[in-house]
Amino acid sequence: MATSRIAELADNIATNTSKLNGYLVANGLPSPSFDIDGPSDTLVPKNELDIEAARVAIIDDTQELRRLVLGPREYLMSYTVTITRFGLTHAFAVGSEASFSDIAAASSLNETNVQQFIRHAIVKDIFVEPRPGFVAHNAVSRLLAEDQVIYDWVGASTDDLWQGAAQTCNALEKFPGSQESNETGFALANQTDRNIYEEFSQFPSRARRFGNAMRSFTEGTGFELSHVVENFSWGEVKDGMVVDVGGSQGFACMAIAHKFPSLSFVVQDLEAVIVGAQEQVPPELASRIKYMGHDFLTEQPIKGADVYFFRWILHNWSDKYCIKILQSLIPALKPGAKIVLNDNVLPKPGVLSRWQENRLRSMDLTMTEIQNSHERELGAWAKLFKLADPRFEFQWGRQPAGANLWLMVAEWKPS
Ligand SMILES: C[S@@+](CC[C@H](N)C(=O)[O-])C[C@H]1O[C@@H](n2cnc3c(N)ncnc32)[C@H](O)[C@@H]1O
Repeated sequence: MATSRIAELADNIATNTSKLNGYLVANGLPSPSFDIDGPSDTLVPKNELDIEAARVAIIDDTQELRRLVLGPREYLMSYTVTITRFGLTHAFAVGSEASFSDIAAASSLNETNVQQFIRHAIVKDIFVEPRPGFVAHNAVSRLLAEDQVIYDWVGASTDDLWQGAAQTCNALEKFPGSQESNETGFALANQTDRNIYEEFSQFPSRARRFGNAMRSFTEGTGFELSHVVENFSWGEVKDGMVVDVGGSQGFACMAIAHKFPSLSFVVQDLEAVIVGAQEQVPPELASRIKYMGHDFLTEQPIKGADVYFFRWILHNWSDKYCIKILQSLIPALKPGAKIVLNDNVLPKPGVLSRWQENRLRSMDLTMTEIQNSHERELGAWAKLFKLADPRFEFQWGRQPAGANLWLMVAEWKPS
């Protein structure tokens, strides 16, 4: 007996699958399969209305079950609709109802476009239409209306990343084999010869939105900073210095600093990214976390630190530039200095669930779209260090239980 919507959906899916399967077996038709010789289309004849209805219900119910099990936040991060550009989620209050014309009056779209966008969103479980012509928030649209970070994720995905994705095949034709971060789909979409970070530095509001989109990862399941805090021996660094290279607003350092009160930190990023960051540091950490504008493609100015930490940096860069970034550290490195990476590691095909692998394979393509980079398997990470300089000793890489990102450690061993 179903006790909740997800149990009800599971029952419906089982019942309808059994109905569909029974029909196929009774009529000597093959079972759906993606094997090489499997049927290329559904085998249910169009006049079998009852069986066709069962098939359609399976499609609907499996989609709804997937969304419910993901929950509003992960759902929005797994699949987005163009819902943020015109502020539709902010056009009326949570808990109220609004007509399409009310929403049009509060946005720059006309009523027809509002209705198109919103009814399309409703079939994706964003908003509801409790009575004909009137719209209300559901949990998904409410999250967009109330959570600026997830709103910025959807905005950056659709207005920045999707635009780049659409131009990526054109970029690959125009710049075959390029490792340059400014010869990408993103660069073509923006008609610029700057890379994504240089481009955003010209547009503070886009930079802020992209920064927030990155934060939505930090706040998502599997990206908790506790994995970084708990899975490297920060305590052994004692009262040493950690440089967070490309550390954005310094969220990772703040998490580490809370647990390890003897460590001090320098967070480096592009000037535009760290504006105002020092003021955001909680007062109890402010004396130990400092910010510095620095381009990591140039020589590292902080000499003799114990750890140079790169969280989600090198996956943004092609091998040519990763090597350059690592080599830029060398003049600053003391013997025994650790290079700690917290980044994606590609699995071998088929090891993870399809859902998990799909996220990584999608990220892999996104890296190409925006920076001509790509994700790497563990061996490729180790090789990068070797190519940068044989005095880097790649020591280990592991994925903490429940974490999406791996920790990888190399040590500078000049002799
Ligand atoms: C994917 S974000 C990761 C941020 C942060 N480490 C984290 O884990 O949230 C990449 C960061 O690299 C910074 N960045 C890009 N190009 C840079 C450069 N040439 N020098 C320094 N920082 C750079 C960006 O501003 C951004 O903050």
